[in-house]
Amino acid sequence: MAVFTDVSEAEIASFLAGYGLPAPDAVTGIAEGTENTNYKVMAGGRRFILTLYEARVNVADLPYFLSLMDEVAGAGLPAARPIRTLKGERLQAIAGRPAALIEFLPGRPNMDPSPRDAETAGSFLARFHRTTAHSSLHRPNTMGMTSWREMTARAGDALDRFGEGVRTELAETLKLLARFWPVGLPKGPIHADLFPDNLLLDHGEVSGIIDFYFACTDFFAYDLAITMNAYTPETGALDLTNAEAVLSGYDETYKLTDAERSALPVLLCGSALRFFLTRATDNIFAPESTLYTPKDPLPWLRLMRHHRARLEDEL
Ligand SMILES: Nc1ncnc2c1ncn2[C@@H]1O[C@H](COP(=O)(O)OP(=O)(O)O)[C@@H](O)[C@H]1O
Ligand SMILES: N[C@@H](CCOP(=O)(O)O)C(=O)O
Repeated sequence: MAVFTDVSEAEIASFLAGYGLPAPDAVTGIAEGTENTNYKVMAGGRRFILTLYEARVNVADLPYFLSLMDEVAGAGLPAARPIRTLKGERLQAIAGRPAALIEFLPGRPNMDPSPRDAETAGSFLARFHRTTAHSSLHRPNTMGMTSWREMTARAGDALDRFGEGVRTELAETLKLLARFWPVGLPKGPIHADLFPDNLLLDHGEVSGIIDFYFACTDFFAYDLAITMNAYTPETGALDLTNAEAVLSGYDETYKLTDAERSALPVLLCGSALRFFLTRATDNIFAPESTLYTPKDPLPWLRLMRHHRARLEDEL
């Protein structure tokens, strides 16, 4: 569920007035998502997404995310644009939370993507990078290696609930990653969370890229590694067909350099560890009362093990 904060229609009406919009015709809470509260709002014959930023988003980062969405949309890619108020502001407050009104994009995510959809995602990610490579926006990756060490230390022995010796295995993997993590690869603003649920498709074509709230400056090839892993089915026998398809779609559109290609095994291993850790710590620390069900970390542990073995074979 992703309505963490309830908002009344009267509050929404007064919020919309700031945009010169009439009172809403309909407001629906959106179940999908894990970080923020989202409502679908119909007003004046148009559809919008009203996002209330919840505790895990750092308010100081919001101008970066909103500017990146604006820049990517301005370059002609289907990124959701933040709407400006009559005073030209993108960030407002509602029900005590920072909030933005976002353009509603058509299409639906495909949660069971075919290799063809994975190739489309890879090709789209390459176009995204070709656009953001020109951006001067900057935000450090707060979900990088330092945070992986911090999350591992904070979770401590509780990590072993995902398997005997997992805590030690992570510590060893972190050492390996630190030793072989690349330097000097092409970098710029990356999405950093391009999973199937964050790409809207309409008749097989990308109609929207959403959820920029992990975006940051990092290696483009790291973003590619995230999406290769994210398109790998989480259930059934390990099947890397979609990951290969993401890579081939990307490489056809934005030729990888030799250095980027040779760094992929370590980047794939790092990205698998990153999503294992965030899901594992969500499971460990989720308050009992929460209505939100944390995602399963185990598929990402399996991916991390696979990529680590491949990395070790290459050493
Ligand atoms: N601009 C948009 N246009 C259409 N639907 C959207 C848009 N933004 C979000 N959504 C819908 O809201 C859901 C949750 O949004 P998301 O940004 O992923 O939330 P969270 O930040 O909580 O993960 C998406 O799965 C999608 O259904
Ligand atoms: N994509 C991440 C979690 C972030 O969730 P999102 O709903 O904001 O994309 C994962 O699957 O672990």
